[in-house]
Amino acid sequence: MSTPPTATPRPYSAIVVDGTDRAPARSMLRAVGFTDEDFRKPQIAVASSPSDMTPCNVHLGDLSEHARKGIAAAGGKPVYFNTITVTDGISMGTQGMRYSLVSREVIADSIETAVAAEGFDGLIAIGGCDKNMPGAMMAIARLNRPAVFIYGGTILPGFTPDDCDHKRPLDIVSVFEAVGKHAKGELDDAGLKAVESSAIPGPGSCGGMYTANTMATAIEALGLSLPNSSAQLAIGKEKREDCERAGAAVMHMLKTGLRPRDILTRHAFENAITVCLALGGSTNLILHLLAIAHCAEVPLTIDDFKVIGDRVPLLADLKPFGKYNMAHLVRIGGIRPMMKVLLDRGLLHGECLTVTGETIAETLRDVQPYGAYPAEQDIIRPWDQPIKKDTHLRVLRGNLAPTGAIGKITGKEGVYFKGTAKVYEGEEDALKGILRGDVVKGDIVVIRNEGPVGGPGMREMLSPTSAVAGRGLIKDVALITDGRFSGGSHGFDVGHITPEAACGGPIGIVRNGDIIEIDAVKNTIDLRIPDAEFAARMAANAPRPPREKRGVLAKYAKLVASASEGAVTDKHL
Ligand SMILES: CC(C)(O)[C@@H](O)C(=O)O
Ligand SMILES: [Mg+2]
Repeated sequence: MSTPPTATPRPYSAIVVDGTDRAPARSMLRAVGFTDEDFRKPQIAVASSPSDMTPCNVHLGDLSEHARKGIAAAGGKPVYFNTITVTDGISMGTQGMRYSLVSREVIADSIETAVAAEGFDGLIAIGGCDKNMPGAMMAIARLNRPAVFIYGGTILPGFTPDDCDHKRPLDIVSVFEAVGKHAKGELDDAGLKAVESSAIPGPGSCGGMYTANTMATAIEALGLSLPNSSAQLAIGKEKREDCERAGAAVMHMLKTGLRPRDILTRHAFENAITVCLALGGSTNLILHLLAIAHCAEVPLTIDDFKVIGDRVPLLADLKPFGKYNMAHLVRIGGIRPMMKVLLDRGLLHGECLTVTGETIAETLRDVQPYGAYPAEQDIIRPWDQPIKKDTHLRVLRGNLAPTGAIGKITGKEGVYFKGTAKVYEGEEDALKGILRGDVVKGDIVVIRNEGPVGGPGMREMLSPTSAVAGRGLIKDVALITDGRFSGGSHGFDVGHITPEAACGGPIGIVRNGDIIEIDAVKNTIDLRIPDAEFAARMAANAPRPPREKRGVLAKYAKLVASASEGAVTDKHL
């Protein structure tokens, strides 16, 4: 059988299904439901990650059905496959969390593999939990076939039964912090159980401006998801409509020749950084955007975040450091009016394209800036009353981090900290120490051997930062690490310290009682010991032998680039 040409190009699937010699491939596909007519349609993959494992992904099977419907309605042939997810909210604080950042690579590799192997002409990727999103975006950037990303949507806040007026919205971070309060004796067993049982009321990604909501926002600002799709609830008809509309967008890209790398330009990355910084996004933004840019072959460095951060005020009063959840922002109108403010102020590149084929400025043409929000709202601050006049994500350097570190410093706990090192060789030890009461006012908790190579896997230090908060020390203690932070961490926190301890970085020479100075205005982080002492300790500071010899963690430790390079695994091949 030979298939007649159709109006919509089929650049990849035609190679797989056209011509007499491709009968075996067609035969296989007939068995999964293809008809003669389907062979004349472009094949669009739906790559999703539904799972019973976590509320972030539990509803993605349902959403993918709507995405498939949208593709079919637009004249494409949807083909569904799944990839994995792992969830930080569950793995956090365990050895399992070492696989978290690794899963980003597994997801990217698996989507790239399935799409390229099967000859799909385009794809829709659906993600819910933190690493699903950058993982999918890395695959989209590598493949450069027409693609739209769909975010699974944010969770609703939870409330304990005694909070009848809904005054204390809870989410997963509330539970982490409740553990610290429990250790301090401020919350009894029943209180902890009430928080644990109420905080997560159903499907959706962790509710604050944590990593999932940060990355969803970044992807919309990059132009790779549909306008107004990131500030959306997981449950609700808007999310289902978003899924159905994605099919038309991907088919339109196919017809017009618009490709992800036409959208993922240097200016698009600057837009994503700008929007996420104004909203108070997670430190993981830096790691993940560096990785996506690497896959799109766009030059981007940590220093670009500093340059942009100097001109972008922190406007949103969102958790973890603020009052509100993403669901509250959804209710007042989402991120689009704030994007319009940024555009009007000259902080967004309006000419950047989106998957709709329209530019960012065109998609915002009917959006009113502040006026679109209800007058009484206090989630998005007025331009002249920001929470901080420049970014909370600080790119720091100094003798402790010669190739960079990332601070998450909103100013609520000050912008300068000089303190005494209390050193822990890993997260578990640090958590025990903090919960035991070993850490006191004026301490800088140093958690090392948690970098991409050392962990391996660069775990998120949410349990220790939440324990500091829960014990009421958030203004009195700083925490630094060669690991990373959850989007839920807040306080005076510096992570991504590079080079990491496992690679012989100076964080490895810090001793209990040393003085460390962090200046988030000058963007410095330094160990205050005499130069000769510093040099002597460095001379004896050898890289650590690998912790794992087999399996994915061993492979990862061998390949992974530093956190300052996005911790990608194909940079130094
Ligand atoms: C568990 C969380 C809050 O989702 C975290 O992993 C994050 O990075 O935001
Ligand atoms: Mg996370």
